[in-house]
Amino acid sequence: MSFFFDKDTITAEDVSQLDANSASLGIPNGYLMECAGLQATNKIYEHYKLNSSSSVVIMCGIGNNGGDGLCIARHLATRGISVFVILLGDSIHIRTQESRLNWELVNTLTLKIRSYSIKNIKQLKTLCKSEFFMNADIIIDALLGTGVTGKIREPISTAIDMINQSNLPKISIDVPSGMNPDTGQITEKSVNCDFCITFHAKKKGFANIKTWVAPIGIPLEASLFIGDGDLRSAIKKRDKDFHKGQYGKLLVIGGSSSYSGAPSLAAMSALELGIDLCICFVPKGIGNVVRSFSPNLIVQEGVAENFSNSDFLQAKKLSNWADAVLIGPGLGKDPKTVEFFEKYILWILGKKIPCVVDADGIKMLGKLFKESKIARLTSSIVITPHMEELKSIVRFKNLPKFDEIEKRTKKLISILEKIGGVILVKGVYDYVIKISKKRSICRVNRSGCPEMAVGGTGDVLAGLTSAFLSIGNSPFNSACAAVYLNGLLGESAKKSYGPRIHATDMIKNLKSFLLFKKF
Ligand SMILES: NC(=O)C1=CN([C@@H]2O[C@H](COP(=O)(O)OP(=O)(O)OC[C@H]3O[C@@H](n4cnc5c(N)ncnc54)[C@H](OP(=O)(O)O)[C@@H]3O)[C@@H](O)[C@H]2O)[C@H](O)CC1
Ligand SMILES: [K+]
Repeated sequence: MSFFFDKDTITAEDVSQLDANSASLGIPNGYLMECAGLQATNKIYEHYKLNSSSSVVIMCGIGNNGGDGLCIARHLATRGISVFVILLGDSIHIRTQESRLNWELVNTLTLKIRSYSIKNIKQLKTLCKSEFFMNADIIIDALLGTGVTGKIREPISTAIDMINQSNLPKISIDVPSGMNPDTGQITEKSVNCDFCITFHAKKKGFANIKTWVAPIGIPLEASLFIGDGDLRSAIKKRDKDFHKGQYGKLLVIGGSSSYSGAPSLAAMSALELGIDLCICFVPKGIGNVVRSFSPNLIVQEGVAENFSNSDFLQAKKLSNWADAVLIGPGLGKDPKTVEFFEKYILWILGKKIPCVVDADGIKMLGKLFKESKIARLTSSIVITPHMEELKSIVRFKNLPKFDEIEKRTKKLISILEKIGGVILVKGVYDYVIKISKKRSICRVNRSGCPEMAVGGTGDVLAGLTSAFLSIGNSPFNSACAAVYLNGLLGESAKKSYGPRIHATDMIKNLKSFLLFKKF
């Protein structure tokens, strides 16, 4: 079945996002492992016509791929099959709770299962010469799955050799151990399996492997609704050797003689998210106001009290410095500013610099579309309209209700196909849509609370979206992570301060909230 949010093939990153999103929905990872183990058992049992006189060897790693192998051991044993489990490493190093539980169970259910945790390669080689190993019917590879990184280390390396050297039929669980599931690359060695039972969806790098895809209970909601998994993967880790500027350089272009708060809120949100540098380019006269909010902001002023074409060169220079740009908060509607916006946006569309257009910028975009000065947005642009702002860009009448997800998505996609780009339509449920000629996609956000319908929360959202862009996330993933986090910050502000919340309360809570979530 194909939905507007699912993918034909998935990466290791997608797998961990889906796991975390399933956990956000209340489905423990152990349930998924149990489904994975049972599905794989059923397939192996039927395919090899096993019976109570069959015997199976399972080689398990200490990650969750190994956990799947241990779970398969239990389910095969339940059917009377003799199982020989070899854990590659010391059991005290088993990585997760669910794998540890399966290891304990395997060691309790001793009627049909014999288990060994190997301490060194010599011990492994001896086990591989044992009668049980030589006389087994099949061998299952549960050494490494989507968690593989770098060169193959011992004792896994020798275990892969042992599997490949045996004449038994070989089944790999989720990924042939040693293969990079995203690229299909084998840097050194990998299990030469007869077939691979892979979970949820085919992995992106699988080309010439005989594969059977097994559903393991990851619900559609984990792909549709934005969750912890999306946020966790968008908050990229800062590399140890990063220097200042490598974790996000953002330019915020906004403000006018009437508005100084909007660009400040956006820039403050971006800084609180942890990016390295943020320059606020604001019109003359409001620079000191913006500076006064935080000494961490870098502020540059334009030539007059509203932006005009005289600011174009400086805007261009700063944009070339930045990893991402946010334009729009508090820009106002001065005719000269509209001219400046037009010149700037046409330039940035051509340059493909990642850019978020919000607030007054969206209305100006609408004007450009109406006057046919812009035909289409590029996929490097995110716009963040609420329903009224959206109407300034495209004409439409009624939309299906916010929770009629399938109908509303189809309608929104049909409306937005004309303009392209990534569109974050704000509402009770937020819809993030990426328009593409091949296949448009949509994700839905349910975080947030009605108390967020106050001035400034949109500026926080725009600041977060552009901050995620500046640290290297795609426009679509940036919009998804930002809208989810923005909603959670609203909820958390409500918990801390009661129902009267301001955008500043959300920003105040940002760092401690992420710390609490262990992000
Ligand atoms: N949603 C799902 O599809 C589910 C899949 N499941 C299974 O879980 C694995 C992924 O589990 P994970 O624990 O993330 O990773 P792995 O088991 O693949 O590998 C992690 C361990 O492997 C060690 N490792 C990593 N690279 C190497 C290497 N090059 N050489 C040797 N050892 C390596 C790593 O060791 P560390 O010392 O670095 O810690 C880890 O111990 C997925 O593939 C599925 O099979 C879940 O069961 C359910 C949900
Ligand atoms: K494997």
